[in-house]
Amino acid sequence: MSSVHPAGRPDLEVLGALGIVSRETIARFGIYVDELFRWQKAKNLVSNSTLQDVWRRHVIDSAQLFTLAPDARRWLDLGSGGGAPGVMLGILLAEAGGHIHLVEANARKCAFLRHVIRMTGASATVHQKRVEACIGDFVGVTDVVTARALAPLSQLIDWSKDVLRSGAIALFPKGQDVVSELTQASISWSMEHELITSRTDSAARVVRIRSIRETTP
Ligand SMILES: C[S@@+](CC[C@H](N)C(=O)[O-])C[C@H]1O[C@@H](n2cnc3c(N)ncnc32)[C@H](O)[C@@H]1O
Repeated sequence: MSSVHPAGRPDLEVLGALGIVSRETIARFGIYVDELFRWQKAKNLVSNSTLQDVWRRHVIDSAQLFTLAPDARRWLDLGSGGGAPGVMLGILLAEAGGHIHLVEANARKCAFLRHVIRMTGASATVHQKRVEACIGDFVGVTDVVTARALAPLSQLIDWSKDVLRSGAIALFPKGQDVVSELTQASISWSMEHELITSRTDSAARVVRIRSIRETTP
């Protein structure tokens, strides 16, 4: 289990409400939190302001995505940064018997991701690449694509369009601008989608996209 540090302790009640009760999984989340704190000092991986509330802002915010597609086993996370949501999903997939691919362009962040995957036993592979250079590799072999704080919705859909057309769903966490991002995206895309209220922020939504169709030639 994670040692006690400024991030506090895991909120077992919220994790339990998400169906996450495995002591081993929660211990692995704790290792992630400890390593994030350790690396953050030198590598500046995430915004410092999020660290005091790291369990809610990073761990639980990420883990909630798993509960939205619990049967999916082949995941892809774009712009993985400091590991949210990709590493937490990889920890959950280690127990569920699945795998996640993490695409991240920044070498320093990729080094952290590889380290923390080793430390936690997350079922995940890091690709130090730009999304636009490698997204084609994941067409037809992906059940769910995720991306948090990477780009506006229209850009995320444009990047992942072939993955979505090949049968994947998308889970894109979004903040207060979600409605305007949807309006912008709907100029080019007709989407079967729903907005799910975030378990960590009542103003935030997870956009779950089941299918897309181009509206412009
Ligand atoms: C704001 S951070 C978000 C990180 C993480 N998903 C989170 O929510 O904490 C965006 C990340 O995407 C990466 N990134 C931006 N554009 C990218 C691209 N075209 N291909 C791959 N990674 C990219 C950046 O290096 C950065 O780590």
